Amino acid sequence: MVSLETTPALQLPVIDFTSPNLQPGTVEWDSVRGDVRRALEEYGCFEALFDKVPVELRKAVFDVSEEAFQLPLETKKKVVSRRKYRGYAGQIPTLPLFEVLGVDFAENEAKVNEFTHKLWPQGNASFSEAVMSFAEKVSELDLMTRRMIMESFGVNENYIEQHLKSTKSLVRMMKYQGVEETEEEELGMEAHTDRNMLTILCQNDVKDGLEVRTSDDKQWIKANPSQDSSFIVLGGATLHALLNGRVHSPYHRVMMTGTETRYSLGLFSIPKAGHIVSSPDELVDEEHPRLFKPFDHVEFLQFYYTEAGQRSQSALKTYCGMQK
Ligand SMILES: O=C(O)CCC(=O)C(=O)O
Ligand SMILES: [Fe+2]
Repeated sequence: MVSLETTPALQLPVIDFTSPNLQPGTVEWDSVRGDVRRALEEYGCFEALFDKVPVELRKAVFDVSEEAFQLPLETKKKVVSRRKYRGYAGQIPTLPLFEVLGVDFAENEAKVNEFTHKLWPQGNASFSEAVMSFAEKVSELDLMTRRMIMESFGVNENYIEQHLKSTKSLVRMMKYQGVEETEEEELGMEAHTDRNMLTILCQNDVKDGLEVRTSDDKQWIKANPSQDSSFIVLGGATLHALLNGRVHSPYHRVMMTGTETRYSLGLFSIPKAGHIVSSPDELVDEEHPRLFKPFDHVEFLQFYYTEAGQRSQSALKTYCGMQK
């Protein structure tokens, strides 16, 4: 007889950040902090319920992102960057469904306006404003998460303060063309780990697509947000290194199924150039020897794009791992 039993699909932990009293030192804070620690240790990822981004703002950013992707290719190419996925990228032979526009230094009005003016020489205030407000609001979740995970390991306040000031924000807008009805599933974005500190993602009405690999590498978890106020928070390789390997940085990918176009938005916190990423002493002891030499993130990225960096299973380990 065929067994009808199926293993229930794995789900990401869901963590509620909507308590009005979520301030350091409160009971609510300590409880969420424990959840964040467990989720980042086990999955390197969680779904956050976070209501500080008004529905209108979410809609406004998706609207301006659609507007930007509709510009002629010639115009979009004006913001092509040397760096992968900052500026414009698309028509990638291995990822034909995918296009991206990345606005670097999204907290800096002059830089955002400069980007906007390249796309719309006559200006487009709605675009700049939407990108900046989105970055500002979502950064609150990024900063809370990073403060919580560091506090949970007993890192001193001075280090935490310095650390939180050491990053800048990149807002990335992504578009994935829907697939033909005859196709079953197509790759939208290849499996990868992020190289930054923390990534916070949300998507439009097409909720499915993002998949996160379990830390034992055995399964893909569908990271479909359960609510409109949800964001998916992912630990990057730099957070993994900074916390001396104590949190996971998961592989993730996008698989496209339906015919509808999927848009997603990401806020990436990235160490500023010249800032040295070095694990705090509180995370290093006999049981947890230092795993990475202190490194400059910009120099690491330069290595990452070399042939050796691209070939490497863990570019960060090859670049600055203590044990080779
Ligand atoms: O579009 C998504 O949901 C995933 C994007 C992603 O993984 C990335 O930009 O690094
Ligand atoms: Fe990613």
